[in-house]
Amino acid sequence: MSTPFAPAPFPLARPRRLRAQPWIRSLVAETTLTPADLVWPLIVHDGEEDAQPVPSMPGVDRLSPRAAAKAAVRARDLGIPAVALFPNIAKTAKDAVGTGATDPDGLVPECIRAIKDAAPEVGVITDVALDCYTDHGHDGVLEDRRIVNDATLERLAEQAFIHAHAGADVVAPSDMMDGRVQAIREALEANGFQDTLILSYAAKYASAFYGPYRDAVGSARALSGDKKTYQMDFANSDEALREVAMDIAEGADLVMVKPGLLYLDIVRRVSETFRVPTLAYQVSGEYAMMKAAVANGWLDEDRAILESLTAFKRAGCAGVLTYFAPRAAELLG
Ligand SMILES: NCC(=O)CCC(=O)O
Ligand SMILES: [Mg+2]
Repeated sequence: MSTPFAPAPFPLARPRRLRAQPWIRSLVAETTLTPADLVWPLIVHDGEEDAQPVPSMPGVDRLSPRAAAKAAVRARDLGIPAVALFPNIAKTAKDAVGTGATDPDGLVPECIRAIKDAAPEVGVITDVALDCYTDHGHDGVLEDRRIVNDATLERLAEQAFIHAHAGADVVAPSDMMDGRVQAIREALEANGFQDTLILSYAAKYASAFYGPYRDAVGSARALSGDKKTYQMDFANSDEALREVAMDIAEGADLVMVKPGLLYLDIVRRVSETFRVPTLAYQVSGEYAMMKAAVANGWLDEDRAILESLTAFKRAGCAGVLTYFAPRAAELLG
């Protein structure tokens, strides 16, 4: 990516010539953003309403399975290749081990089936983690105030199998337990789901920017303590390469860096080092931050959306999970 020679001096070189008109800017653009680069995260719930607004994420609703199916049809019509499901589970259905995560008739399997009925050509990505189902809000099994790694793996493998069985195209472990990609890959192989993709949240950082999402899925108030014993320290970058290397070796097809904009240096290192499809997640806090500035008249929403998403592509992303997906696709369509 480095320039192999020094540019000619002024006035022979006048870089502004390449920026003078829209046609030339478009001809020489190094990065393109299309709806095909986007994944639309959908928050789903088993509440009464088809669409229940999330206060900290203006423009995002918790959707019923029926409404999620409609959203998938909209995704298809907009050229968005895939949706990613995140469940808001009723508080009364949560427990210490996240029993609901492995219910074959649970909310997520129901949504997968509804989406596959309505828009079978849209890829369905599911979140493999226990945090939406546990009464303590952690991604793993909690024993003596510790998140127990290996006992969690069995739960995650079963959860992934249930999603694949319901029709998920991609299972995406976001829990950051060690060894979970291998456990999930083995469970899929053993059960005839060798073609199910694994998108590993390989470099997921313990971040303040997940706040609004935890409101959206209802795990904010549940969460006791923080997730620093399993999600990564934001001071680290080499560690992300080790995490990604392990997950590829364990059978991940795609890897994710999360959050997004603050971590594009990690995206760049991961995509250049491994050359595997690398996605990033423009998370709820990034979305909320931009929406709040827009609401105050401080940012132009459409321009900010396209600039931020193009930055992910420029850094090396194959695709971006973003709550702005439908608006971005409309703008690009
Ligand atoms: N496992 C999914 C998330 O943690 C989503 C984060 C966000 O949008 O803030
Ligand atoms: Mg790992």
